[in-house]
Amino acid sequence: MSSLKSTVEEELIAAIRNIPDYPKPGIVFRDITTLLGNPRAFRRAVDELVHPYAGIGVAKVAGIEARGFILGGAMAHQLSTGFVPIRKKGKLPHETVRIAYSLEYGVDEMEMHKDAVKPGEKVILVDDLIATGGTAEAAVKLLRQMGADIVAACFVIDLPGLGGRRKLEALGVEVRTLISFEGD
Ligand SMILES: O=P(O)(O)OC[C@H]1O[C@H](OP(=O)(O)OP(=O)(O)O)[C@H](O)[C@@H]1O
Ligand SMILES: Nc1ncnc2[nH]cnc12
Repeated sequence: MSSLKSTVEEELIAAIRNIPDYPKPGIVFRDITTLLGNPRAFRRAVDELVHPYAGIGVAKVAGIEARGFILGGAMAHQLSTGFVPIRKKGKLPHETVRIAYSLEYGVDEMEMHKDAVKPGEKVILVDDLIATGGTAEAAVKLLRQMGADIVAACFVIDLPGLGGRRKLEALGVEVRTLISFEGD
């Protein structure tokens, strides 16, 4: 790992706030609101997330509610692509595809609009964090159901102990993460 890379990682780790026992006892919540509120760290994170994907014909960035919207909107702007919201159930007004999923501390359902991606379009998926990978796996399935070509799934934070990266890689998805917290 180069010293430049480790500086970026250190900066991002320092910008994240760790909240023990939220939302449930035993979970250390990795809170990126402090990173988003730090102009330098926010720009660094978005620059790092987008840099492999400039100029390769990406059509859409798909962001997972809620924090994936913030990162994904900035990435889409920087890459000059469209943005696709993947939302918790019941929030999107037009025809949707829906899927149930489980995550580190519960179960839920997510949706996207059926016309949000065209078959064959190159899409980057983004969220703030991958833990068990249940959320991102469901998003991958929705996008593929609509014919998206998923170039990569990107996250600021990996919790490698929870196996999410392996889950996505088993689906043939390239995974890119900026920092990881071992032992979560
Ligand atoms: O890899 P997983 O185990 O699926 O967990 C990761 C998901 O958990 C968090 O969102 P959360 O479900 O807490 O929803 P929120 O964005 O509405 O707070 C995070 O932003 C990811 O979307
Ligand atoms: N530990 C954690 N911190 C923040 N978001 C999460 N989503 C799932 N696990 C999480």
